[in-house]
Amino acid sequence: MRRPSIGLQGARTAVASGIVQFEYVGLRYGMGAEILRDLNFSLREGGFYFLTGPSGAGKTSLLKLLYLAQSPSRGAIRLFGENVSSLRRADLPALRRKIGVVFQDFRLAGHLSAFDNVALPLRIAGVSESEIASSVGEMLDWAGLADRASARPATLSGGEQQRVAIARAVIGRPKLLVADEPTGNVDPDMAARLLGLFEALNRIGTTVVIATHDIQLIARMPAAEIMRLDKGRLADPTGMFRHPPKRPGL
Ligand SMILES: Nc1ncnc2c1ncn2[C@@H]1O[C@H](COP(=O)(O)OP(=O)(O)OP(=O)(O)O)[C@@H](O)[C@H]1O
Repeated sequence: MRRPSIGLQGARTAVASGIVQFEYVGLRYGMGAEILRDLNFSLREGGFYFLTGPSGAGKTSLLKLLYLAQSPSRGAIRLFGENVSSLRRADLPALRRKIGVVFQDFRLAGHLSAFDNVALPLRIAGVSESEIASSVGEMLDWAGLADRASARPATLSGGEQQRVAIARAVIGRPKLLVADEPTGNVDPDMAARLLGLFEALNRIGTTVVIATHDIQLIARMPAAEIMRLDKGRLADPTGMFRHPPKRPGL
């Protein structure tokens, strides 16, 4: 089976600059206690990161901050060099288009076929239908979904829906890929195959952040950096993440 062209072109274009920067970021929902606290880190453009930690540690919440579905209660977040809290509402869609997201609950469009779900980001970007036909076909083939192209999400298994969600997130070659437990519903062989897709995307410069409990998946990528969340804080035993020398304003 041919690998999607995503992984075959282009050398690694990573630049050692911060594509994501968090400074003293905290998050609370409503009037509740802070569930994320004092997050200070910087993600390298072209880096590959796993986000781990026990259930309830705040992984999904941190990812939501990354893909702009949630605003921090305090602190500053810079994405692609822009301070997200000072962005105008009108600027958000363009920023969001640079981010591919694999949601834990897939969030596929129920009225669209698998093919049309995967094609969505390309259609929004104005790609020609002939190009869409070939790249979506290739991607579905790679994900083992060639014979499910015309199926609606409700008729797909959980693992098939997850693969459609991943294909949709990677097809537009986002600058940042954020995936929440992307291999939770597939067998180890398919998990390895999907990881290969994330690696291919990473090789052409995409920064990848994957939240997962899957130790085997992490073990397959020894070069990846690990971010561990515990009770809303990032453990940083190796010192690999930058900590600003002092609090802003002090
Ligand atoms: N929309 C919300 N409103 C209120 N509290 C929330 C909301 N979303 C998450 N929480 C709470 O925030 C905390 C962190 O949840 P989050 O889903 O980010 O953790 P997680 O590490 O992703 O967990 P899991 O591994 O089980 O998916 C939990 O205590 C959760 O109950």
